[in-house]
Amino acid sequence: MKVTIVGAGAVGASCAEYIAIKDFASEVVLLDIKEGYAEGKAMDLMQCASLNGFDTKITGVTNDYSKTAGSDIAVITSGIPRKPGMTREELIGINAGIVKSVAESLVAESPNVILIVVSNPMDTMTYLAHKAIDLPKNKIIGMGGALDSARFKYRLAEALEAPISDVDGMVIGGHSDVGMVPLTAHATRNSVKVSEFLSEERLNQVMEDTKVGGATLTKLLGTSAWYAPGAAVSALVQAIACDQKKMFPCSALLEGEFGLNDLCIGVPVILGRNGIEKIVEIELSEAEKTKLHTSAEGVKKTNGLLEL
Ligand SMILES: NC(=O)c1ccc[n+]([C@@H]2O[C@H](COP(=O)([O-])OP(=O)(O)OC[C@H]3O[C@@H](n4cnc5c(N)ncnc54)[C@H](O)[C@@H]3O)[C@@H](O)[C@H]2O)c1
Ligand SMILES: O=C(O)C[C@H](O)C(=O)O
Repeated sequence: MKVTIVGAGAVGASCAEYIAIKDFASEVVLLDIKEGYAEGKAMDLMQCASLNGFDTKITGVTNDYSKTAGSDIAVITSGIPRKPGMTREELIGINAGIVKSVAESLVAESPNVILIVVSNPMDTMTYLAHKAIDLPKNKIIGMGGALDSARFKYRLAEALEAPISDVDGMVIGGHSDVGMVPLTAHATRNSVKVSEFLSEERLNQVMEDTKVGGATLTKLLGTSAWYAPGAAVSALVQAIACDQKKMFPCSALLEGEFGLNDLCIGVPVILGRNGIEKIVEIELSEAEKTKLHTSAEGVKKTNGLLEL
């Protein structure tokens, strides 16, 4: 199993580290445009191998796509992250050009690759990848909801004063400060609805804290987060590589599902060796449907800024 990660920055390197620690891939190639940077990150990570007990071979290359040839899965984390006070959507001007050229270069070397798009604004970058390259729709996946759901569970556990392993929940919708739809009515503690333990007011607070999860960290760190993003990407890569058939909210190209068309947005999907093996059309309340459709309008507005 060969995995390429383009962008050896904070998220790309974190993702490579988690993939290596889980030891399911034979090879991870890190590629960056900055001379020597991916080589340095790969060497540093390889020097963790004997300490952390993994055999995954990590190599780094400077912009040489021939070294990515035959990749089973490729992750795009290249592009700029936001600074405090910015929205993800403001990154489109620089990141669209980067994501398009990276996606084209990857597919030229690995025509059967499964692509995971991470660069922001992620839903729009995933849509751009669908437009720019000729891969079946199940093979282009945007990562956002897995991360947002992890943050949702963190906030739920905090409110419930419970261990995170007791908590389950999912965030669908666009990966943006306003567009996320945390499904509070579906969230549970050991299969009991969290609304049995938390007031509506507290649940609303959990929802709002979840939606600004990325912005909160960006303010604290001066740049956007990388540990949980890296862990979330590695979970998707593992689900595909190991054919786990796990359900995650991912940004998928919709063609009528949830009443939405011609955009990529976060919805529950089953991930396995073929990428998105199924879009799971869960039952949503009228209020949740309205939120999802409002979120979709926001994503479409950002998509409208693309030069397609
Ligand atoms: N979808 C999500 O949930 C999520 C989570 C975290 C970060 N992100 C996004 O991921 C992106 C990366 O974030 P980061 O913190 O790792 O940034 P970073 O600046 O640490 O790393 C980005 C790397 O991309 C490289 N790069 C730029 N142009 C390139 C090109 N054409 N080819 C190859 N490499 C190139 C840079 O040299 C840099 O090393 C940002 O757009 C950020 O907003 C998304
Ligand atoms: O917040 C960001 O800009 C990065 C990423 O999308 C995140 O949610 O951490």
